[in-house]
Amino acid sequence: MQKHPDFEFELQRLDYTKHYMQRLLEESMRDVQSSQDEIRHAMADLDYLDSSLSYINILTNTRFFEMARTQKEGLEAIQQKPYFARIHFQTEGEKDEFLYIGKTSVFHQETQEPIIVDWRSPVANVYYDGRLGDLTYKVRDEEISGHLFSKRQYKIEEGELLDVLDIDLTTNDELLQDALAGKADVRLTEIVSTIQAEQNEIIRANLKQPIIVQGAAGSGKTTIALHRISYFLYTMGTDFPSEKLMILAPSKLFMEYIGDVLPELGVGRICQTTFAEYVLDATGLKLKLADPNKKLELLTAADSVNEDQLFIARMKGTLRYREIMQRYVEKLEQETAALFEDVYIEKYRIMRASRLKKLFLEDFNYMPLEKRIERIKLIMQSEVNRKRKQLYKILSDKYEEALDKALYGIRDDEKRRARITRVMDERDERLPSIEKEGKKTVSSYMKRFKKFNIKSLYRDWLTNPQLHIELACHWSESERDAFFAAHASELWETEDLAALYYLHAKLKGVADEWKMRVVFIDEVQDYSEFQLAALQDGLETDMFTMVGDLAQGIHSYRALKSWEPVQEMFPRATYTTLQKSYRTTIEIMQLANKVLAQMDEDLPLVEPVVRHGREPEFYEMPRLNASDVNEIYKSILGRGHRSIALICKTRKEAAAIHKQLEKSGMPVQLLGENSDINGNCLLIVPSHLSKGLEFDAVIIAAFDEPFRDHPIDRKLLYVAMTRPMHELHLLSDTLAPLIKIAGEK
Ligand SMILES: Nc1ncnc2c1ncn2[C@@H]1O[C@H](COP(=O)(O)OP(=O)(O)OP(=O)(O)O)[C@@H](O)[C@H]1O
Repeated sequence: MQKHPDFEFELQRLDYTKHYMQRLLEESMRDVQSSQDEIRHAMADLDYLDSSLSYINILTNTRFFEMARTQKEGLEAIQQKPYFARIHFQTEGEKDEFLYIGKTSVFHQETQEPIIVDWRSPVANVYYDGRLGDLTYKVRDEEISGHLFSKRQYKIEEGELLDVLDIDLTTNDELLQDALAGKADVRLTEIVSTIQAEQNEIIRANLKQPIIVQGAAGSGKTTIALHRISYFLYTMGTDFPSEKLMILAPSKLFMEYIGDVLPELGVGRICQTTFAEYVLDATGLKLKLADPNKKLELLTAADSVNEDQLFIARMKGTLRYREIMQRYVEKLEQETAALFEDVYIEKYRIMRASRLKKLFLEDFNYMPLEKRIERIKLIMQSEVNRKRKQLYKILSDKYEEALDKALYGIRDDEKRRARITRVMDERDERLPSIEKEGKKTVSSYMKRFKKFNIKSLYRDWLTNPQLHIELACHWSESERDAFFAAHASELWETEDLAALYYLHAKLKGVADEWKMRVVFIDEVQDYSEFQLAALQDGLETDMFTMVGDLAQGIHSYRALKSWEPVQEMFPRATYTTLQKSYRTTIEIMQLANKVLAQMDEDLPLVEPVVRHGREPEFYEMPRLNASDVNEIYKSILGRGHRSIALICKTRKEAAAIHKQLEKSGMPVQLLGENSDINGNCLLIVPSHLSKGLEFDAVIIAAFDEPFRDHPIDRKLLYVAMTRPMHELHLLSDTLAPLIKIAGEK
């Protein structure tokens, strides 16, 4: 292979960079050491010296230590691959320069020249986005013009330069091809070196605005969401501390799967959770939730779907259900307002009920009900204090006057004494009692306002016919009957969480700790409208990045069917689509596209990035045969693949097959919601749990629980078929149903 003409030059440049980084690394190691020593000494001196000086010393050195450690870790992380690309760029009116782009920036200490430019910096946008020639990029709101002469990529492994590639419009992105041909390590990887222009646009889209992404399976939605978080913190980290960012993932398994990527991208403490876990944490409710996948399995297993169950599950996710909850809150608001009466100390009115009501219903109506009560309590407290003092003064003056009058106005000694004694007795009894009563006025007045019990309020709505008629008078008799029948016994389901969170937000308010300011949602197609609206209501922000794929909406019986309602809910949102799949080979995607074409959503077919592989293989067998599976598994391993999954439609079949294969001595692991993935065996995965995951090869097995010609089953099959990067094998007793929905010959 012929070397690039600049190879020697680039070799020297890499050498220079590595040496410089080594110098910085040694310096930061010395800094780490010296600050640690300083802290240790200051701690030892704490007893003898002026302690405040020692504390300052410790604080300064701790800060210094943190900085040195961050620098050291940053440098260590990029030692093996300091940069991956270079641009030759000239900013208008300035000298042209070569900028090397990597995962973090490194500057020359004396000259401040950039040795490596961070991929998230504004100028790096030119590499991802810019064609060659004249172009502009943005730094904050300012547009910078310039000229891009060339883009170059590097293959660097373990600190060694392997290849130099110039890219222009006609050449293929070789780094991308290399990256895609790689192995799925059952983990997502960072892709900073091969981010594509359409992905870059989403990563860098206006960070203060919501964005909705409809992206095909394997188009990089999850990857992009994670990179957008990294970009967000780099660009706006000072305004938005990472604790205020939240990523909502579809399952704990999935969180484990993305867990390694965020630290690699320099993202530290960010709240990673599922919607259910977030709601339970934020509301503090102790509920045992029914497994949502049970319902999915019920719906996919039964021949005829239970329409009542469907109606209820669907209804609970709609904005109409939110209206009902809103009416409920309004009713509670009115009931609370009716509790206000005039406030008295003794017979004196301190505050009028009408004023308190106005505060509650109008002035503070932007607040949750309990918060309004707290505010009113504060106002009442200061008003009562003020009026109590006034009253005390008026009454003491009155008694003084009465005493004066008695002293000087009554001639008769006997009468005068008697009068004075009476006035004094009355005064001595009344004034302290006013003090005493005044001090208790607020707390005893406030006793009428009880804290809301969200769980029992919601349970009341689920079971109380009177309340039901009041809040949802438009329901038909049969709908109402089905609703009560479904809630006869206490059962908490995922579908109830939006309502519970909404009630909590409106009645109690979301505590600061859980009031996230920026939200990233993966697999957003599985959210209902009410879930999104409730989050928006509770968090009082619309800074949401929402990525999903309607074709994978396996919960669409209760979740989104189109993006229009989300666009209406987030009017400031940008909507964008990703059609290219980076995961799957052309051969696999062509087959998956046939399933996609049969869906009701009318989604465009997915375009695989040009990468060929083996044709998907069909195997007909009367029942699952462990030795056949073993043979297929071994042949896949023989072709150099490591992460291999066997996907079944349901958990039940997955468990049965797992048992059978385990008995035959095969290395297998059954994946559950909370499993840690073991990369060294055949993973057995129910289709709904495979969503979002990726493997080198996938075997789909459908025996006892075949995929039916039904919208949910098509989606489950599509999800399973789009998990592999390289190979797909389909096993079934009669291939007819599989072939029918896969649209094969
Ligand atoms: N620009 C890119 N360069 C290299 N690899 C990429 C790029 N974009 C995506 N990929 C790879 O494609 C695969 C699919 O990405 P990802 O899982 O983020 O897609 P997704 O849209 O979330 O998929 P799904 O909807 O099927 O879960 C991953 O292996 C990812 O690393």
